[in-house]
Amino acid sequence: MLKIGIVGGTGYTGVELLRLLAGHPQAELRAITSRADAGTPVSQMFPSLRGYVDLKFVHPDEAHLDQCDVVFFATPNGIAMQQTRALLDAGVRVIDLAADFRIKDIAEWEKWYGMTHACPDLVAEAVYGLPEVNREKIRQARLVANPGCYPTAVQLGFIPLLEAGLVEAGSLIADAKSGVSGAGRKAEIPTLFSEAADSFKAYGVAGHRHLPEIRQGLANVFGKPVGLTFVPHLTPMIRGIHATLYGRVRKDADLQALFEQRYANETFVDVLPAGSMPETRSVRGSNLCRIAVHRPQGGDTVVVLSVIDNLVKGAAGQAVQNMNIMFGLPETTGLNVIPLLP
Ligand SMILES: NC(=O)C1=CN([C@@H]2O[C@H](COP(=O)(O)OP(=O)(O)OC[C@H]3O[C@@H](n4cnc5c(N)ncnc54)[C@H](OP(=O)(O)O)[C@@H]3O)[C@@H](O)[C@H]2O)C=CC1
Ligand SMILES: CC(=O)N[C@@H](CCC(=O)OP(=O)(O)O)C(=O)O
Repeated sequence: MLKIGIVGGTGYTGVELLRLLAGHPQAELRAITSRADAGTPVSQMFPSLRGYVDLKFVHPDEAHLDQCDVVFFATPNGIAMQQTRALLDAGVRVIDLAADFRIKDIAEWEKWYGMTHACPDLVAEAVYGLPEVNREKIRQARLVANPGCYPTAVQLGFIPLLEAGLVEAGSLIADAKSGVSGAGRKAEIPTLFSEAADSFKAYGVAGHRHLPEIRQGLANVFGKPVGLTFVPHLTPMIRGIHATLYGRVRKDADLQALFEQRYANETFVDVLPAGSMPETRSVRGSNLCRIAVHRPQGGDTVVVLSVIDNLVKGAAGQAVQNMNIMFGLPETTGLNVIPLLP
């Protein structure tokens, strides 16, 4: 059994980790932290976990995280980088759901995240945890940087086209929409029901912190820098990301076959039949990314539709997938969740 610690158990990604790990046959939850709610039973705060998680939240200082096999950080940006070195030194493997270890260029990270990085050497060591690209490196990793939610949906949609050199890499467009749980559980005016419901808006058009992360990932698979316009939107649903991706096709090819072949062995990427238009609810609660590829009117624009649950494949589910790979478990362990309907 893997002894597991979660730092930040009261946020949406933390409780989603709890939901998935409570049903994971090889996971033994040891410690779940919260500073504000230390001492509160998990099932009191999250009644859906009653009977599944028999723990109380503990303060991080009393969590004995160094006795775990793996610690997940489901904390705001800038927390994991302060604690990871001590855990690694104690032989604990770390999976960070925040962005502390995602961007290799430290100056770029500091510019977008507005803080000084505490451990650039560990950024160099960290493996970017997108299994569909980095599976072999993840197996050996002590430290995994779990990808962001938008970056997961966007990268999985563009990767086949870039790897095959079939799209003009200088003018990619990602038009992405997220549910409000993407903003976390903390109270903020833009995600109040009366602000977000029955409305729809773009944000971060001038620049969003996921832009450098997506560019870095796409450049790695393409072998050269890419040009990307990324526009996120807030949409009045709770879970889900829908990314509509556009590119200019460079040469004729069977794009449907390309996508089907690229993801043929990927359990968590489902390439839909030609003509499909995936809905976010078709992946709700599951670790799936469902993708459809279109070439409207046979023209030179390729349109890829990519949907994920931001809290699962976009966060906690992908983190559990990475844990399974790191510890040599079947990748689907604990993740065979059928999407919720309706
Ligand atoms: N929501 C989403 O869809 C996605 C989120 N992420 C990332 O995952 C991380 C967590 O997100 P989310 O669950 O939404 O966040 P929340 O803001 O909802 O939760 C944050 C959690 O971290 C704890 N925490 C806050 N500050 C500290 C600290 N200094 N030390 C220890 N614990 C702390 C909080 O508990 P307490 O203050 O009581 O200690 C709380 O449990 C973020 O970095 C986010 O960017 C990634 C992908 C998708
Ligand atoms: C709807 C919404 O606000 N989404 C968040 C992104 C999700 C997130 O938490 O960012 P990471 O994936 O980097 O952790 C935002 O745009 O800031």
